[in-house]
Amino acid sequence: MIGNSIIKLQNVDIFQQKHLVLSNVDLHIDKGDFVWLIGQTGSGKSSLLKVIYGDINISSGSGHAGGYQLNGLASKDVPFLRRKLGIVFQDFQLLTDRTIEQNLHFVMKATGWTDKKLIADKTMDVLEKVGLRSKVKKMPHELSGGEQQRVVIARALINDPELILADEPTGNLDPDTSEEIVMLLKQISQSGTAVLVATHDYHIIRAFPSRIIKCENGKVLEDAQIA
Ligand SMILES: Nc1ncnc2c1ncn2[C@@H]1O[C@H](COP(=O)(O)OP(=O)(O)OP(=O)(O)O)[C@@H](O)[C@H]1O
Repeated sequence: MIGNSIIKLQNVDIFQQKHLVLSNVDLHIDKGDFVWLIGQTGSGKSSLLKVIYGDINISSGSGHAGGYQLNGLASKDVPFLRRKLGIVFQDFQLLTDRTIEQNLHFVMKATGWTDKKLIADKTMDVLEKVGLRSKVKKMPHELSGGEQQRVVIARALINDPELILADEPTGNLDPDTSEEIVMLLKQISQSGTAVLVATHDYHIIRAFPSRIIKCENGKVLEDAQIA
């Protein structure tokens, strides 16, 4: 971390293959910020997230995320960058044939956790944070959609990330459950983890007003408004 800065992009051009998706991107996200990311389909939201989690390289301007320099980020460093980030994406769901506990242990083992007591304590700690301690032995299909999303958030909290990236975290949820999930993400940001949420759900943005950035016409606009 550089000061309180979790993400700092300056004058970055973002390409998908040879196609320039976003140009001259300036973005600054600090510890504890909660930021909405909006924009039409194809406007570049996923591309911006991919730069932040090291899936797209940048070759112009300068970028930092979670203490890692994004320019020339070596592929061997990408897993370490990702441990500083908690990722809550729709295509990164729970393993359906394992219990909640086993889902969390799977990620811990993959990210270098070995001590059984620490693993057990952290499992209960992250489940406590999302209000699901009692579900530790359940299978994903025994949980509601909102509860499953809470487990995904618990999993994202395992390595005490500096930043949570969430892509359409309420996409499959009813309005009340969506509000509960966003309330949880807001609480997480208030405890110091920055949270960046890409969404098309203007209802939820109205319910939880916060800073909005928008991908539009090849740019990232600050202080955007919703209609
Ligand atoms: N792998 C790829 N190769 C080439 N072009 C791509 C690739 N992925 C995305 N693009 C293009 O980059 C542009 C931005 O796509 P991106 O997925 O970032 O948009 P988005 O705002 O996240 O859209 P959505 O809301 O539908 O998820 C689009 O024109 C898209 O066609």
